[in-house]
Amino acid sequence: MSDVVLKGLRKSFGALEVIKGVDLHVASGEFCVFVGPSGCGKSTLLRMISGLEEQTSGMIEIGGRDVSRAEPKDRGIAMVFQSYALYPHLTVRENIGFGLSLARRPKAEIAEKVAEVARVLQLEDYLDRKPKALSGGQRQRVAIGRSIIRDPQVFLFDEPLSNLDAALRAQMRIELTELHARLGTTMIYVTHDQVEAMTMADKIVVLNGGRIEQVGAPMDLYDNPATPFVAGFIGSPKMNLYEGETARALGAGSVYGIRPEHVTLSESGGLWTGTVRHVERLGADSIIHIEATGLGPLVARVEGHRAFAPGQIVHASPIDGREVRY
Ligand SMILES: Nc1ncnc2c1ncn2[C@@H]1O[C@H](COP(=O)(O)OP(=O)(O)OP(=O)(O)O)[C@@H](O)[C@H]1O
Repeated sequence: MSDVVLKGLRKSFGALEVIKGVDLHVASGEFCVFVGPSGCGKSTLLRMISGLEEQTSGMIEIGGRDVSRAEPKDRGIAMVFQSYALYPHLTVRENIGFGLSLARRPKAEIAEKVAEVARVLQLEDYLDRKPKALSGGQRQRVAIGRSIIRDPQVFLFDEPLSNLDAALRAQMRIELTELHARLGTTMIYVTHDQVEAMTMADKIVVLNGGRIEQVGAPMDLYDNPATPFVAGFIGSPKMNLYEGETARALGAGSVYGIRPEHVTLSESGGLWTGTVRHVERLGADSIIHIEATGLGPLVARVEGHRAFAPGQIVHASPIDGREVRY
């Protein structure tokens, strides 16, 4: 059992409170992603779980044990950062086994565990190479290997993919998800990238200004964002959001939202009329940027072969039941 439970967790740096009371239960074996804009406190929260940062108040339990004041090494966690920090003069085999060598484990045990980790991470062909002869993704896997070998109860990842290019990030997202499925270990993963959160998480925790905005499965957050902040943060391209008089005219108290994929465009007879300003062709679909009368900027996502051009007059309507109102 390796649940992670946070109770009333707070953190101040001097007079500045950056974590303002966080309560959270990450279930054993769950892949939990902390997501939010820069400065919302994701890394600070993760560092408190790891023990690298001490909380100002509140409690942290890992595997049913109160670790609030425990040393990082005594928490049963392993942390993987965005910089790989591999030892350049050691081979992959030596890098992966480094922690066990340091702990003076028997050579046969180290060899056996390194072989197992290399198999799980598909690094068997690279064991005798030095880090400089590896791709970015392979180096990141070695860094993960160094953590796995210690058999942690919980993995903590702090933006581990942010130094990789887009194609490699996409590949590593799949690899990490598969690794999680194979190991079944609790993982907590910090990112500012909502695509990473949506694609990898069992549970997403959206943070904003040191507080939790919403916790839920990816499609729960997508379908039922609890706040305008979550509505605007989850989903790409972003949800169209309108405030004030515009929102009230559309039956909302303060904020009305509709996702680009839930806006239909037609030649005539829509709720809104507008002029196409810009067309982004992505292939399978296109993102149409419209200036709509009485509404303002409106973004619609349509099938890629549909012909739209800047200057064209279009009629747009929200798909019934897919709107959000606050
Ligand atoms: N050691 C520190 N001393 C003072 N303020 C700090 C310290 N560490 C973090 N902060 C502040 O705490 C807030 C949260 O920082 P944190 O690094 O947790 O944010 P984040 O959500 O991880 O952001 P990013 O995505 O940019 O890494 C920020 O306003 C930051 O400036």
